[in-house]
Amino acid sequence: MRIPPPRVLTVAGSDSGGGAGIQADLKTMLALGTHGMSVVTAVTAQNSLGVQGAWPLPAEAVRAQFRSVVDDIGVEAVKTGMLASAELVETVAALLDEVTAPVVVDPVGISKHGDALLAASARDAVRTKLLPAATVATPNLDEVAWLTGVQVSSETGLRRAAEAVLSYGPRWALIKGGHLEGDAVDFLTDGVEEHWFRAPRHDNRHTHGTGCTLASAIAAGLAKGRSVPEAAAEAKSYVTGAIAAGFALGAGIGPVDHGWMSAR
Ligand SMILES: Nc1ncnc2c1ncn2[C@@H]1O[C@H](COP(=O)(O)OP(=O)(O)OP(=O)(O)O)[C@@H](O)[C@H]1O
Ligand SMILES: Cc1ncc(COP(=O)(O)O)c(N)n1
Repeated sequence: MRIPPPRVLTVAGSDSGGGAGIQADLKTMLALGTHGMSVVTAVTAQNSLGVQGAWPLPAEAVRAQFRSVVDDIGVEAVKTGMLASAELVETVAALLDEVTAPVVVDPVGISKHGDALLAASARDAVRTKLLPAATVATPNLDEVAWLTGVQVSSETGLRRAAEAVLSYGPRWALIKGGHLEGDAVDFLTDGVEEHWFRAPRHDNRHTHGTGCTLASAIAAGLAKGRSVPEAAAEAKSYVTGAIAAGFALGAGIGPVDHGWMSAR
């Protein structure tokens, strides 16, 4: 009988268009040789043009999904994405306390199109409950500014951003410089070690789902037993390939290609 693949759980919102959220997470987990599982926190009506609607689930439904997975199947790593409200941030943070698996927190705030995916009132809960539960937090620069007040407009500011994020308690901070100009540079630190991940910027507008994909790829690596820097390096290679292969779907921003490593 086949040895089961490592088990990875995403706690995130559903993207009906299939490019970001739960759908991106599960595709990434499959592509990287793991078994993906999901706790849906919110349902979004979403496509290449934006988010047309979002419906958070009751906290009870989130707790029930989490316990169904953890009590029977078990998890080797968890990733969190869109959590929608302060109540769900607090609910998920409390659930994370029940498991010992490493946790990748992608503090999703707004979509590429500027649609709010997290209530402004959730900031304190993210700072004081969710970030302390993270093995790795993966904010982009807008999320860094929202969470810490630190504004970064060039590569040299990434270290300052990471220090500010680490002050809220995650073990590692991976600051994504994807929104800067020039190479796509990310900076990872635990306050002692420093790792820079640099990739050529692909001039491809079809980048829907980049952040979800990177965070899920890190979680897949951690589930396979990699260290945080190893998992982040592999995740960076995977997301870079997926962005290079991103394709047009719909009239707006198409998805990255999660299947870029397999022959079609
Ligand atoms: N055009 C690009 N070419 C290459 N890499 C990119 C590009 N844009 C972003 N990246 C990389 O993609 C990853 C995700 O970064 P990004 O800053 O896009 O995250 P995000 O803003 O959270 O994503 P999203 O916009 O999906 O929420 C990072 O590793 C970043 O460096
Ligand atoms: C459910 C959900 N989760 C996360 C994102 C962020 O992804 P992006 O910024 O690429 O739109 C999204 N659009 N939808």
